Amino acid sequence: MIAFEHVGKRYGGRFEALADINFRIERGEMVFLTGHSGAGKSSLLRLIMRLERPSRGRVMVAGHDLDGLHISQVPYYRRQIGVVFQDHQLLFDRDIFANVALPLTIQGVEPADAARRVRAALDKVGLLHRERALPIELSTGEQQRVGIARAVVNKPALLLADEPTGNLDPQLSTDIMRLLEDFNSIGTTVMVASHDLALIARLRHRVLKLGQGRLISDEEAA
Ligand SMILES: Nc1ncnc2c1ncn2[C@@H]1O[C@H](COP(=O)(O)OP(=O)(O)OP(=O)(O)O)[C@@H](O)[C@H]1O
Repeated sequence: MIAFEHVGKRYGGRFEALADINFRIERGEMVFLTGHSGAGKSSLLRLIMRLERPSRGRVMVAGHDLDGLHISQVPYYRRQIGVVFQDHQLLFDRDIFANVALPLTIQGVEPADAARRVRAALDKVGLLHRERALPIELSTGEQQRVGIARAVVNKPALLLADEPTGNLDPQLSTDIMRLLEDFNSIGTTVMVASHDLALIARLRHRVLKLGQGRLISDEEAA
């Protein structure tokens, strides 16, 4: 599903955020990406999303060599990827339904079809009964679940999460990770960047660890 071959990323032609990164993630895997602050986790996820391009090496995702992807193909490529952010990036002037519908609205999905898919996504994260609420009316954990519903509404083959539990207490963090595991169990490939080592240890998935921009370990689940 994902292959990095000798990938390096320099910013501003000088600073090396990632160096000689090599790994493969198979379809259907769930993998944690960890490492200290500034180790390069977000940079690696941005390469997969094709928000950045590597300075060296090759990034392959779902059969695409991202370097060969024409700019006009990038939006179609990104539809295969759902992204969950730490601060969830919800639109606070729109209700939960409209927030989750956003990717479908942008793609011009027919409203009745979109509504069915939004409700299915909200149901999966346990928030169907809150579809008319505004984000401000929800707790932080619920807001993050809306972020996850929005990320999966397109049924992406790949789900990326960048510190999805950064602002949550341990119980809510576990709940969010379990939800990501649920999507993994139905076949979605999941990659989660997190520095919550205690949580990562409890959940037993493969762990890629970055240090100073290098892949310093790649350990299968215990
Ligand atoms: N657009 C950019 N321009 C210049 N330097 C950048 C840019 N993005 C990231 N960096 C630098 O690259 C390094 C890796 O950053 P990155 O955000 O990938 O790390 P991270 O592991 O996600 O860190 P954190 O856990 O703090 O988010 C850092 O030193 C950062 O300052």
